[in-house]
Amino acid sequence: MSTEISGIGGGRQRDGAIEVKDLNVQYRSNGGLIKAVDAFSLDVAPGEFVCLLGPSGCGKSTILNVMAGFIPASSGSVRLDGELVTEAGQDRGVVFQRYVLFPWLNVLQNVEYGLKVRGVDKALRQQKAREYLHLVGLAGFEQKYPKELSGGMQQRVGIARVLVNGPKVMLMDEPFGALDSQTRYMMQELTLKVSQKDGTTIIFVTHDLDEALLLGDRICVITASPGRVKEVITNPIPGPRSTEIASLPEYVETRRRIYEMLRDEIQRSFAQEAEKLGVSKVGA
Ligand SMILES: Nc1ncnc2c1ncn2[C@@H]1O[C@H](COP(=O)(O)OP(=O)(O)OP(=O)(O)O)[C@@H](O)[C@H]1O
Repeated sequence: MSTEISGIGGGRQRDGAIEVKDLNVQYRSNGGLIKAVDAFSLDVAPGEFVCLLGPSGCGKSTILNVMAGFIPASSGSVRLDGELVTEAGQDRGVVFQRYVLFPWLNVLQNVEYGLKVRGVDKALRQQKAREYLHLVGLAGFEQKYPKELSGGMQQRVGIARVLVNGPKVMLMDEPFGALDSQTRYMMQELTLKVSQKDGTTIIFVTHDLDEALLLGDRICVITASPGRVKEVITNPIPGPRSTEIASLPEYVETRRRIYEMLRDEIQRSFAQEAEKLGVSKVGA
């Protein structure tokens, strides 16, 4: 008899197609409306790894939050496997820059928590939790408490905790932004491993051009606020990738192209900030 249950890591159906169509998001602020996302459209295939790259404040987190079902679209739509996303669901796992673990639960209990809530048998949920802790390099840490772990380790527990639920899609919002560069590199490798292992669709928000080129099958460059698609670039280097790709000529050329796009948008974003502050010229 199979021990796999649909919706538990490794036991889910392989899909996870995302269709974002004409997405507009406005926030209400100080009695006015802020347009954060403007007619944003993007199709992501099951198992694809797509990075969202753009200047600060361009709407990356907003787009991710609509995909997660945390905030509503003002107009337009996000669909997951054809179903309109209107609320958060088990089919999507979200990882933020700082993952908040339950401090009163040990590592194993933190990871198995979601399965426990869903009524999964103790032996199976612990087996799955151990499997994912092993995947993120934390076998042997099951009985430790979050406060005993470094930031990078806590983030790995957070990722295991999301993965064990077998989401079709992982939504990652600058998940390694707070980590030192070595831990960050390990986490990037781990993320690639995860996406390959389960064929999970990953949407990954980053500021970092090299991170985007290492991880993304495609890179969606977003304009300065309000966020629109500037260009979607297919990574010229097929996976599996490692940091060694940085010396390849096609990497250098694509990096240069994206950098130029990004620089224009960052300059626009600086100009917008200056205008908001009533400064006539950036640097004046
Ligand atoms: N809850 C909110 N209420 C009002 N305005 C908001 C809210 N959340 C975001 N915004 C505004 O919406 C715009 C997009 O913000 P968002 O956080 O999505 O951008 P981002 O690209 O993820 O930024 P960063 O890279 O700095 O994290 C910004 O102008 C931001 O100030």
